Amino acid sequence: MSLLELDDVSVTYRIASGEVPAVRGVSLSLDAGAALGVAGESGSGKSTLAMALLRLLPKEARVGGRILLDGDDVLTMKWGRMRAVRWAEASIVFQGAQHGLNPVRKIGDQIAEPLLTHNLAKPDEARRRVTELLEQVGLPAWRARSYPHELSGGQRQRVMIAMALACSPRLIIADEPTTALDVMVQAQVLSLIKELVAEHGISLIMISHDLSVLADVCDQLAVMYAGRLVEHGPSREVFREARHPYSKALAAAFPTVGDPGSRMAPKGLGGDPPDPMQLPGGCSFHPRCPVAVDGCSTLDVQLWPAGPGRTAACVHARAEEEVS
Ligand SMILES: Nc1ncnc2c1ncn2[C@@H]1O[C@H](COP(=O)(O)OP(=O)(O)OP(=O)(O)O)[C@@H](O)[C@H]1O
Repeated sequence: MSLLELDDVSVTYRIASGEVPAVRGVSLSLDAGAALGVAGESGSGKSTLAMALLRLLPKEARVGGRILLDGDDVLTMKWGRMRAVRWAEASIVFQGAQHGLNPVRKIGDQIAEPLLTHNLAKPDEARRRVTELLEQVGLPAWRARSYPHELSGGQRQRVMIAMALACSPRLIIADEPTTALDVMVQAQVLSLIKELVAEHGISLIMISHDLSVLADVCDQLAVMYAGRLVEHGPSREVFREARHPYSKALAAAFPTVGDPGSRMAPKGLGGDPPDPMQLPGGCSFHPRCPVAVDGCSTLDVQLWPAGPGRTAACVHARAEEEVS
């Protein structure tokens, strides 16, 4: 059985001027020990989806569908159980999260906190575990006595990763974990995440707009556009030979795997993502699509098979698949 299964998940924010459909009918699954990358431009719904997984969305958000973690639906879980799931079974590392560390508390106390809060360790054991966790993320044990301002941005992000690992979760959700860091430090933190996931058999969902980073770290890639999944499949294949024109443009924007410094303008992709409150008819990507045909503005696009273990929501991908 999959560790995580998303079945037709939708998230709508209710705001004064109407409803914002941020995530629309996403279905995905993640096996234990596997790593899934979720890519897409700003506003495509990646963070909303990540927050929905642990019910961390603000109250104006309405979530539909099913999110099964080990067979248990997160969306209908009692709050007590939900609190235990957070940290202990699944934890999240946010974008720029290192800025969220408490400036007046020592690093070690902050790493120990989830262990103590969830009664997973006595104070002595928690101290030992902090030392172990600091070592795992490449920081010396004495750093437990430091305050956040004494660490660099990359070191603080390592602390956040140690916190996420503290309760030995089975799933880590990393939302743009390296965005706020400079290029060299990004590469170090990414290889740390890769190593930890492989060593401890933890499942990973990593979110980024950079397809090359995701292709390097993850086995599977899911590409989102305007709240929908538009392509899904083995990451290297999606990166090297995307079947959806939007994924192709994203891959062209970040052409080199493992080199977050190599950034180019998206090829053949002008304009901006649509306003979610005024989505175009048919395929939401058609106004920007370099290969759109007449039917794209009216057709009900779905994720169609696009090669072994692959799906893409594009008429061209479907046509190619039918020919082959
Ligand atoms: N609290 C909120 N109220 C209303 N709309 C929201 C709220 N949070 C997010 N949105 C909208 O939902 C859509 C998806 O946003 P989300 O932050 O999930 O995208 P994203 O792909 O993670 O973007 P980024 O990479 O910039 O974080 C956007 O149109 C955004 O404006």
